[in-house]
Amino acid sequence: MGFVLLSGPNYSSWAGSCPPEEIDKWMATATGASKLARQIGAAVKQAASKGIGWYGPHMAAASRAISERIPMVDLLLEVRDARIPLTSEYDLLRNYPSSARRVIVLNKMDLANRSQLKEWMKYFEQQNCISYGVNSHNKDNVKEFLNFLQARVRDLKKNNHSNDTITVLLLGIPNVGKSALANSMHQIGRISAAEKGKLRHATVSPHPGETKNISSLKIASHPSIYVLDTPGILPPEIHDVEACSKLALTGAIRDSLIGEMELAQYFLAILNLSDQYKKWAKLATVSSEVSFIEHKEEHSSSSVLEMKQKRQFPTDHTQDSIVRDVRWTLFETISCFDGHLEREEDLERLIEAQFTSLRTPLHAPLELGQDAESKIAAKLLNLYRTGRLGHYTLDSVPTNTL
Ligand SMILES: Nc1nc2c(ncn2[C@@H]2O[C@H](COP(=O)(O)OP(=O)(O)OP(=O)(O)O)[C@@H](O)[C@H]2O)c(=O)[nH]1
Repeated sequence: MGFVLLSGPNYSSWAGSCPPEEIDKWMATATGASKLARQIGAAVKQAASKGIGWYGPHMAAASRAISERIPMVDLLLEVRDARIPLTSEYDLLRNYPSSARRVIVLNKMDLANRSQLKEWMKYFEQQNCISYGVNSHNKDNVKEFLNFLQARVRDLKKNNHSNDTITVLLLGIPNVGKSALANSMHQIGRISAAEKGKLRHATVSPHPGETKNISSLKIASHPSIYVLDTPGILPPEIHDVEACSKLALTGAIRDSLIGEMELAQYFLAILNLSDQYKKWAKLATVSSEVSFIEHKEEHSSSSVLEMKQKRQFPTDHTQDSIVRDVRWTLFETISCFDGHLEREEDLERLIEAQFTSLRTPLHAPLELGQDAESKIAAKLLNLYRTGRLGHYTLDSVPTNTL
């Protein structure tokens, strides 16, 4: 199976946006943390007014090409971001009935809150949808997912003996990890060394919208299973402004459309209103132990260095001193804060104080001026997106269904 080329992108005429009237409506009613999300909405509005958005000719062409293939393939894998299981719903399948042909893959589960993920999977089960949580970067996890997929294929073949080759369509909004999952399945799947030797791979990138073509990768033999990786698609307009903010924070919409500063502030609002920071209280003891060791180090360097290494957490990102210091700074700023976080002005005040306190651990000195804030914002976003500042699920499970 070959590569199908879609028409090339034309970013200068991108137009996807949150409709301005929706943003205005939402800005009038939003409360608390959503003030930050409102600012993001305003940024999207501004970008849209300049004709810059996420939807362009390449998404429109891809959307048509994918719609044509949906009825032709054996299995549909709708890849969603496990941090936003609802917001990352794929528009082309919105009204698609629950069926044995469709699986909702909650990818990036390593970045989501574990118990919330379980709740979401329970929710999907209640909706008669098949769902599966996966981390595309984890070999064992992908192996288990391949086994699950092969079991589904066997089920499907019970009713259809004619087709020896199975095609699986990977669908999803931008940046949810479709290409990463396709590559991992191709590398781990049981196919011959010669087939792997061709080392065809899909383009993986931290930036949304990098996959421009539909490409095919073999992931299993007997029967042969091919996955078709597709470009990420978002609808031309998103009416829910909060959804725009979540999509931007998780990376489905380009940062440049919103601004890293606004996104980092939004992340801090989420962190400040969660209980995550309480888990970092134990860093107080680690900090004092490390400074005690550092003090002693001057006297007997080698043995103390060994001790210091032993004391570091073996499986935790606290091994990284910058991450540890950032966590500790965030813990201190939140736990010492005397305001009411449900009040917008107080939350803003805390975030401002946090940006100031983070200058030291993130090496962004005052002399850098405005650049210091940008540096802090970029680093904070990177730490959040790599799971080093906690695991958050931004969508809540609809309560009346559980
Ligand atoms: N932590 C984590 N990161 C992942 C996972 N899967 C993918 N990523 C990262 O997410 C980013 C986007 O992955 P891609 O595979 O390019 O996403 P895509 O859905 O193909 O993106 P488009 O080309 O926009 O459609 C990359 O930086 C990947 O390394 C995962 O399970 N966990």
